[in-house]
Amino acid sequence: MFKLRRYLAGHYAECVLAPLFKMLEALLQLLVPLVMAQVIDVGIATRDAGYVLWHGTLLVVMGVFAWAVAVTAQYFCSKLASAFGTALRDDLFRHVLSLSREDVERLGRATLVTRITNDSQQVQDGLNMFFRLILRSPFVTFGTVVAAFLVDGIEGAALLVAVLVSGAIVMGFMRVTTKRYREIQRGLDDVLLATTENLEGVRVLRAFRREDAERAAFSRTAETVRSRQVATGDISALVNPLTYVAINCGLIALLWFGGFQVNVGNLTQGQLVALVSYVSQALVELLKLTNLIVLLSKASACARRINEVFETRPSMADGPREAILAPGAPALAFDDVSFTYADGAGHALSHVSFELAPGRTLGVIGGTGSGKSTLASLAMRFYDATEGAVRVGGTDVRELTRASLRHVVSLVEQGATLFSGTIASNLRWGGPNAGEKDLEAALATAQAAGVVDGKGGLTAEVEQFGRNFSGGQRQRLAIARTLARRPGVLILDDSSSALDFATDAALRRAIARDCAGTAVITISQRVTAVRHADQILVLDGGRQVGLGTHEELLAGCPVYREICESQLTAEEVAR
Ligand SMILES: Nc1ncnc2c1ncn2[C@@H]1O[C@H](COP(=O)(O)OP(=O)(O)OP(=O)(O)O)[C@@H](O)[C@H]1O
Repeated sequence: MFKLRRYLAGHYAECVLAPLFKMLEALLQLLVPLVMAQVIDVGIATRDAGYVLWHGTLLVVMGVFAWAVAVTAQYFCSKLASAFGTALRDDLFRHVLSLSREDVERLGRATLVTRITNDSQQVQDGLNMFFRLILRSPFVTFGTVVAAFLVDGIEGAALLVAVLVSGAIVMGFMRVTTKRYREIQRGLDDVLLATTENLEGVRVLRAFRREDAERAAFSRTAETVRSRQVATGDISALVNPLTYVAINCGLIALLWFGGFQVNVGNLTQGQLVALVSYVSQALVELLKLTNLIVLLSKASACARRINEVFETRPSMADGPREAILAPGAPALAFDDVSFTYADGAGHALSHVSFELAPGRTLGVIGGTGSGKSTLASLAMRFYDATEGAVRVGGTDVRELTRASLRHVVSLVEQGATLFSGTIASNLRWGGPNAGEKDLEAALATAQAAGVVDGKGGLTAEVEQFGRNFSGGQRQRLAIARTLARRPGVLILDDSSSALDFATDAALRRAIARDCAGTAVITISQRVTAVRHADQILVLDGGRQVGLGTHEELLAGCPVYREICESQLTAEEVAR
């Protein structure tokens, strides 16, 4: 947790004021038994009503003052903890965004969500409690011991032993539980993963009647977390009673020796009442301290998980140069590129080379798993090539800033995702400064103008993930969003698979007409989508098995010819 102290920057005043006000409250609390002792030993003993009334009023004033001080302390603690939590979550989120896809996949998406949300909240709660109790509880506990020593040495020693035994119990408990809390948080990651997978794939799940199997699997995951929580709860449940036993043993000793002392006149009744009151206060504070330790154990387990994310440095460094499409240089070039996924068995792409000039088109075709999407990911620099180089405007993408690269090269992925908001807000993801006319032009090119009209215009609502749109509508809006950015290189990765053939053909014609200067890569398994491209790249099991025009490949690439023959009639192939 200590490593996260940087998020307290700018709030050092609250860091000091919050515990100080809590101390002040504790001080007032410690004075109460002394006033009470005076009331018993002087006011009641001498039957002095005025004395009792005056000290009673003093107690009320002290109570009101303590209340005001407590509220102020609470205000500082809450302000501090919420500022800390917000800064931590912001920075964590920003850091996760700076990681490459590979880093995110290695860490795990579900665990990142738990760490940004649940873990950071646990740290925030732990910190809130820490500032409330860190000075107050030890101060009250040891204050009562000191006060007891001042009244009588033997009583003080009895209380000190009881406090030390309780402290040892609490510390031992913290050692045992911190590790267990980390396991509980890991279990929560699994629950989140199962929940997201099931919710995202709910239709498939129903179609395959997998509800019962998935429900059983989910119950098993949830049960693991529950049993870990119960086991940790069983240990926690022991701490309070053990603390009670230790302190009450101290109380028995105090009453035992204190009774003798009162009898022989070494101690007054008021002093004994004050001592008993101190022991009760020490007990309450130790219980609070126990709760603090429980929260800190959780918080420290969560802080460690958060630090693991911060310690994951982005595996891809940003280059220093801005991406520009220099005249004369290919807009995009793959120079003998091979790539293997971190957990992949072999090359997902192997020795791929091509050059694409501005304004020209490239079709990429191949069977499932042949490496088409991987090629798009490398062009976007979601991953770095294992061998060879990917160049944009003649410069290796590793030398470019990712922001400028992704401004020049735009990708429409297979699964078109929209975000909650309006159609316009989604389109402006592509071009934040795009005017209404630009958006309308992009929509027209993407064959999406009808979609927008049907929904009531640019201000029509888009629900989460765009679920109030059909697959084909989402695809067209996603293409329009990318076109609004006016990219230099446009990659369409199977992004019109949900469109009927006529709309798909109209889309290709519109892109050719409206994006004359843009280099366009169309990735598809459909021959009709790529056959008119200036060049077609054929992939088979990650290997480049052909590069040329439709006619050249028909003549010289058996894999391409086979794909064509499986999809087109002999007449269509020849046409
Ligand atoms: N994130 C990943 N981690 C590990 N292996 C991956 C990952 N993504 C893809 N692969 C593997 O890389 C190979 C190429 O996958 P890719 O998605 O590029 O194929 P594709 O041609 O786009 O397939 P499709 O047409 O079915 O979408 C496949 O063997 C696939 O299993």
